[in-house]
Amino acid sequence: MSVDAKICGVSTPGALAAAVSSGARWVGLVFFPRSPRAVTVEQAAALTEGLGPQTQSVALLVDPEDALLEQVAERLRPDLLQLHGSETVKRVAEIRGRWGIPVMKVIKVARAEDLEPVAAFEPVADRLLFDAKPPASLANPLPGGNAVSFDWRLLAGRRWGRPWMLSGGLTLDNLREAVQITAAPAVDVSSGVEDAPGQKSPEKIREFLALCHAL
Ligand SMILES: O=C(O)c1ccccc1NCC(=O)[C@H](O)[C@H](O)COP(=O)(O)O
Repeated sequence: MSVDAKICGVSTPGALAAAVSSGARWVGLVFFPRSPRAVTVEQAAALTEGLGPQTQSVALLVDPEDALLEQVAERLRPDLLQLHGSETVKRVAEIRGRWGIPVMKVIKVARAEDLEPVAAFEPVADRLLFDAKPPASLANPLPGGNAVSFDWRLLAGRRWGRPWMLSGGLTLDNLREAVQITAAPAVDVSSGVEDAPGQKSPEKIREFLALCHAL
């Protein structure tokens, strides 16, 4: 078995090259100014210019306003929009309909109840991403990319009506267990392939992707 992987928070040509050459299915560009991984639309467009068909670009947005969506859609034209905020079902449907770009809605999980909204999002989202809910214990946490995992047993044996991926604190050391428990067909990683917040390690990216393909 092998799992598809998304390397999120790519902001340098070196990290992008490592992800692409090692078989990442997706690379994520973070459009959230407070993030140490943030890029501008222009930077993202330059970075992903030569991306071939094997690796798709994902624009990560948090409760985006129309003006930003317009810029991202026109200048970057990503393969997927990752909605990582508190977007409602109505807003997800609106974004998908207006910009005609597939949408991946993030479901932030800490407890079983956090999975209840999935049924409402399934009809309007093309994909789901299950990520850890930012812990209240962290001072000023980001909406994602906090290197925190959730209890993977909450997903064990569950089936979803849309393609999906798992994220939240995944590393080379816990990836196998996370996939065994959840049967995730795809995974998403950011902090786990960094040397420090925002500093992607090409070596860690290569190792992580090699394990994804060897599972
Ligand atoms: O990475 C960020 O800085 C970020 C900022 C705002 C919203 C989401 C963000 N990241 C999300 C991700 O990178 C991934 O989708 C996922 O949460 C995995 O993160 P990590 O736990 O760091 O592997």
